[in-house]
Amino acid sequence: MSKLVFVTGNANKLKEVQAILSAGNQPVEIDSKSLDIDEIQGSTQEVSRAKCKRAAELLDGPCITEDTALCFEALDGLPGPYIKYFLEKLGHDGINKMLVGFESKKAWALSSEPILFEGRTDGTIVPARGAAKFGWDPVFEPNGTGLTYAEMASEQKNLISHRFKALEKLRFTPCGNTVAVSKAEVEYDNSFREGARAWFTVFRLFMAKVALYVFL
Ligand SMILES: O=c1[nH]c(=O)c2ncn([C@@H]3O[C@H](COP(=O)(O)OP(=O)(O)OP(=O)(O)O)[C@@H](O)[C@H]3O)c2[nH]1
Ligand SMILES: [Mg+2]
Repeated sequence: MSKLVFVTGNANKLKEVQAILSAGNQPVEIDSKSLDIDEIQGSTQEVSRAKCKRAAELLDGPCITEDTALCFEALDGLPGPYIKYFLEKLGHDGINKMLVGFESKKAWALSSEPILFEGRTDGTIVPARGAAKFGWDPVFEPNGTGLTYAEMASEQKNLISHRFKALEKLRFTPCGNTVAVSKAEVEYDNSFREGARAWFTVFRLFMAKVALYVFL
């Protein structure tokens, strides 16, 4: 059976996805492919779907991609999928400064992959703590942990992270060429303001190169 191909240019993501999927009762093996894919402007879901579709076209086969958003409650969900560029320009301190003057520092990290699997972890934006090895890990403190992602051992982060939650859904999803539309998106819309979140969208190309989005 062929392995699932995960397309990403981000070594940290790849490491976490491999660690999460290779663990547990039903390990999933993945191959990785680093491709430079232009990301469109749009909502996290739109960015994620377009990224996966493009990756599948470039590979000429099935693959998964992930798009991550870090959303601030005070900014009505922004920066969302644009967090990468905010982080590059502003750094951790700048991200904290963006929320000066706002009462709410709440945020959610959201990860999307085509099939769309969503994992959400709520937390708070805090001054940076922990090693600055991966993006905004030092400024995101998941609720109830007292630690930022960056202060956690990778095993701890990988048990509570937005990415873990989305990949757990992927792990237990049977592959098949059926399109299922479920209430996941509705739940997402309804809960959009509640916290930080990450989506994974997994895009699969099925028989006859027909591209199907499967929302689970
Ligand atoms: O501290 C972090 N903890 C995480 O758990 C995490 N997951 C993603 N990110 C960062 O958020 C932006 C999303 O951009 P993104 O989803 O387009 O990723 P990317 O462009 O780096 O890779 P890819 O698109 O090739 O997969 C990028 O700056 C990523 O580095 C994280 N930062
Ligand atoms: Mg990207």
